[in-house]
Amino acid sequence: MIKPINLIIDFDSTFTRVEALDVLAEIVLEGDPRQSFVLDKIQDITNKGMDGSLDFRASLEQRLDLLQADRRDIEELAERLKGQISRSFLRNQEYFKSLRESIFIVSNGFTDFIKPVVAHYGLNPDRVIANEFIYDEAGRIIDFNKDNPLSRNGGKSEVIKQLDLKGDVYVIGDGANDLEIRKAGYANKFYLFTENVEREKVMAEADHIAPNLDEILYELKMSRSLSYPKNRIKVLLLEGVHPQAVELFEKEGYQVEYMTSSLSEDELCEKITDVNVIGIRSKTHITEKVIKSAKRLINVAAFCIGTNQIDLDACTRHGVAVFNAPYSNTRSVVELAIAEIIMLVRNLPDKARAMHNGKWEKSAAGAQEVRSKKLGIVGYGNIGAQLSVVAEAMGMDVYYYDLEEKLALGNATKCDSMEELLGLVDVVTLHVDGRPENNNIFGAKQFDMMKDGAIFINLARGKVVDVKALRENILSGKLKGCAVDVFPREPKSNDEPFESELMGLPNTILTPHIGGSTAEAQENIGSFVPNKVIQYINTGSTAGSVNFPNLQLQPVHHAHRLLHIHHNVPKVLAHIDQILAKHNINILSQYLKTNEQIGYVITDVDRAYDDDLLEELKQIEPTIWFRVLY
Ligand SMILES: NC(=O)C1=CN([C@@H]2O[C@H](COP(=O)(O)OP(=O)(O)OC[C@H]3O[C@@H](n4cnc5c(N)ncnc54)[C@H](O)[C@@H]3O)[C@@H](O)[C@H]2O)C=CC1
Ligand SMILES: O=C(O)CCC(=O)C(=O)O
Repeated sequence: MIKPINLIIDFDSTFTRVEALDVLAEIVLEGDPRQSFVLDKIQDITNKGMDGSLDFRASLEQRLDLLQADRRDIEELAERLKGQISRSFLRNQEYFKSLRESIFIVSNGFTDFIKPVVAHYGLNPDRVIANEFIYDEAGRIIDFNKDNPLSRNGGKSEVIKQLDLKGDVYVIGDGANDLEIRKAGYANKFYLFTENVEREKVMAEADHIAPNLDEILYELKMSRSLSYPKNRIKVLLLEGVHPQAVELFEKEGYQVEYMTSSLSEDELCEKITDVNVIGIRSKTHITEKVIKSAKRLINVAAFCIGTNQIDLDACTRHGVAVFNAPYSNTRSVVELAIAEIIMLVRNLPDKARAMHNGKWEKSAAGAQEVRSKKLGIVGYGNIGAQLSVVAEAMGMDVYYYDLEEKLALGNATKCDSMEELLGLVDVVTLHVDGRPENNNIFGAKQFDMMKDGAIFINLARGKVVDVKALRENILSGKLKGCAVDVFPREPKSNDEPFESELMGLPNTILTPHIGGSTAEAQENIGSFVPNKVIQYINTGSTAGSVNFPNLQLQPVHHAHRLLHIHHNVPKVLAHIDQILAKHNINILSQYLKTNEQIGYVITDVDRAYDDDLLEELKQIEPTIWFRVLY
């Protein structure tokens, strides 16, 4: 036989977000010049009463003396408290109504305002146990019932003892008076509820610290509005992503660990085992081994454009959705490219170095304008195309080559091959992506094809270029200069030394992969990527994912959303629907989208599901991952 469960729930700062007597003070003292002084005093007395450092009855007497309230104030208080019910209680309201006969609200507050609030929420007001005010004929509060055990210290345990409850008893509250029930031996567990306040003194002795009600229901294996409490979602952010990301994830209630460097594959395998979301930039490699070590991973968040550092195929096969920030640093890379073109055409790196060495080299030799020079862009994607427009505005003559058919912007000229472009232009700049096929696409042969005295820029990926060949072409004077921002081997953090064959070469600008490192770009990325991840976790929406079929969805209310990710084979949708029909579950809406590897089905259903249904859905043969949102 299943044992009955009794939930004993505190009212102030647990069921509601606030302390009722603080709100009463605001009502009574509205417009009174002493308001803030009296409010501070009341809050101080409340806290002392709650953490156990002041006798409870004394704290009650002192507060009521200060307040001088009447019956109308109490009615107004109840109205205001109806709008102050704790968020996670509101989220779980429907389920809690079904538990009404298992719940007692036990409070050192007053039935006069607690009962209307509890009834408004849908619980049974007869199961409220609390203090009672005594009024005079004019309706003024003159005292409280001193015979009520809840008006003194230890009152809550006395009340629970008298109830003589059958089955398990769980206490949910924020103060020492709730803990006392457990200490007196009348409860199986005390859950310290910290959604509204955190009382340090009580923390050490609580059985479980619960930042919200979902956490408690999850722990008790009871039904809840969120299949997985948000406070259990672990986010690991590497490579010093913008602090905005930490703020956004923490605001959602996730646990965030922040690191400024990247991690090696082995370090990451160890660290990632229980992580749900990993945030990286370009240096951290998410390999299949890493994905396999990550038992709970749902998202890779790339705080950058390039995703070549991520094994997208492995992520897809393991049901991990990857999001990046496709446009957020485009402009920054374009501006760096423009700056470098001008600097190199004017031979500025050498001129500046000479000045630092005390040499005054005033001469026009080797210095030119960029106006009317020919710029060759390899890779006419977001960056390449934007660079084309800005360079043309400076009077450059733009040529481009892309693997794919790309329409020319402005007066740019399309080339049919990279070779054709190389022989035509004065400046070659690479903006291809980092797919493996692009490794070493630029080497001795391609440098040979360039015009003598041309300039070379790589802001794309280090492995695209044969660095040794670049060095030889600079030293031989075939190239006038170069700018390189990306390297085949880059330090993991700013504490590691940098080494490259390009160091010390003439008219050579070396930068530490900072093409996208501007305040504007990082701030954009810092909010764009977390918002994508949060949207996916909250609604299942995959809009903008680089490896999942893209589905844009709104949250649903009064329904349950089931997410099913499976290998893309026929008949999975039919199988899902058969199982739902067998369990008499009505489908409110359903979406399916596939790509070559996977299918993604989102089903909104109108009825509470049970564990058997979930198990059957998980057992569908090609299932990669099954998740219930709410
Ligand atoms: N240095 C830095 O800090 C940054 C570097 N990047 C790099 O720049 C790359 C490009 O960025 P977006 O323009 O936003 O990407 P994108 O995907 O919009 O454009 C890449 C273009 O290159 C073309 N392409 C690929 N391989 C090619 C080849 N072998 N020959 C000719 N065309 C080829 C593609 O068809 C595509 O049009 C990123 O993938 C990333 O690796 C991006 C941002 C910052
Ligand atoms: O800023 C970064 O760490 C990486 C920039 C980059 O290469 C990209 O966005 O692809």
